[in-house]
Amino acid sequence: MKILVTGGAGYIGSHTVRALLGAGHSVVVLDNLSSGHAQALPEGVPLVKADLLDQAAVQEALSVHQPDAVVHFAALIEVGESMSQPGRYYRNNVVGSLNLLTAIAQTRKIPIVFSSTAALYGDAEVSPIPEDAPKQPTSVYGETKLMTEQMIQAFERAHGIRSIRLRYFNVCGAVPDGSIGEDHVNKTHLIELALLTALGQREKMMIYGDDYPTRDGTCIRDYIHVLDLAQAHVLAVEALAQGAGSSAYNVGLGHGFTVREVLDAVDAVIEGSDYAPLTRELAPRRAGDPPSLVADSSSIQQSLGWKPEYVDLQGIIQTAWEWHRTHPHGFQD
Ligand SMILES: NC(=O)c1ccc[n+]([C@@H]2O[C@H](COP(=O)([O-])OP(=O)(O)OC[C@H]3O[C@@H](n4cnc5c(N)ncnc54)[C@H](O)[C@@H]3O)[C@@H](O)[C@H]2O)c1
Ligand SMILES: O=c1ccn([C@@H]2O[C@H](COP(=O)(O)OP(=O)(O)O[C@H]3O[C@H](CO)[C@@H](O)[C@H](O)[C@H]3O)[C@@H](O)[C@H]2O)c(=O)[nH]1
Repeated sequence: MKILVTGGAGYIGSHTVRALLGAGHSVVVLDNLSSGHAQALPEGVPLVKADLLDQAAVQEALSVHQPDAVVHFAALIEVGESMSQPGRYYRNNVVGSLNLLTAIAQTRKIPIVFSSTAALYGDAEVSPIPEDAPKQPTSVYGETKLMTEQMIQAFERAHGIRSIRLRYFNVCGAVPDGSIGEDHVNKTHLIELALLTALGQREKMMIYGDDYPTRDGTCIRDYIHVLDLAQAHVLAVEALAQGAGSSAYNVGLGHGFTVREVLDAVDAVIEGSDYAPLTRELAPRRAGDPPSLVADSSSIQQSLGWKPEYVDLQGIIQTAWEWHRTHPHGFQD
């Protein structure tokens, strides 16, 4: 199959592009490079440098490349920033997705795999969280993803566009050979920041709040390796190609770690090297952060046969460390 990957030059997108190629598919990437890196793409993968807000450019990409399916990653992704810049988030994530859906509806009505998020669930009352838990996002970012899921379903009802919406929990890690990895323009993710702090690029790690109702007072998240997530996309695209109906699946490991436990795991990974343990400082809560997000992923395991290979947090962090240690300035190195 030929797959159009929006946001394919980004962190998860570039790992998924490799996984799709590895599964024998061909790929075209559409990305405005606002936070992605052309260097993250394997040689020979066509890159359409375009913005989803440019409806005509999106339509043209679909007409020229005639893909069989779309995997839609392109979005702004920061929970905290979405609270202070809501307009940017609604415009980029909701209007951008609307443009893509409109273009699909006007051309080939191909199926779509969408990057959704655990942030849909907000302050979840059950843990691990099943897909039918109430959707009550605590951030604008989460709202933009919920709105996009709703638009996708409306476009299915009106135009027959099938979808698999993958609700990722916290994505981390890198290909074990350290050749590509996480290099977000604004660094906000816990593990990326901790490893850059270990490399001496930041003085200390801030812990955003220790008064949450969790075992040590810091937020709990479910950390999933980017390669396991990439494999979920391959399975989803292939299922849709074989005629699968639309669904939404959580993608996570099913157990969560507190912020302090993650920082301990980072210290354990760097222990014995020339790098000092992390200096930690308590800071106020970050707006929009729910206390705990842990996935019930049994549905994707049963329906698509997905099975995560990276189940040990230190092992996952080790792969990210390999990338950051060998590329301390990301794709600039
Ligand atoms: N990283 C996580 O932990 C996580 C968790 C849940 C969901 N997600 C979702 O996964 C997707 C990918 O996240 P990521 O961590 O790889 O982020 P990323 O910033 O590395 O990738 C996003 C890509 O989309 C591109 N992009 C953004 N807006 C665009 C637009 N208007 N037009 C064209 N291209 C545009 C960027 O240049 C970038 O290459 C996002 O949709 C995000 O919401 C990420
Ligand atoms: O320097 C830091 C950075 C983060 N945190 C905390 O660590 C946890 C994880 O934060 P982060 O790595 O920024 O991820 P999330 O805010 O949980 O969001 C990620 O995970 C979501 C799914 O759960 C995705 O939807 C988002 O796109 C993605 O950014 C949160 O409790 C943060 O408050 C700190 O304490 N200090």
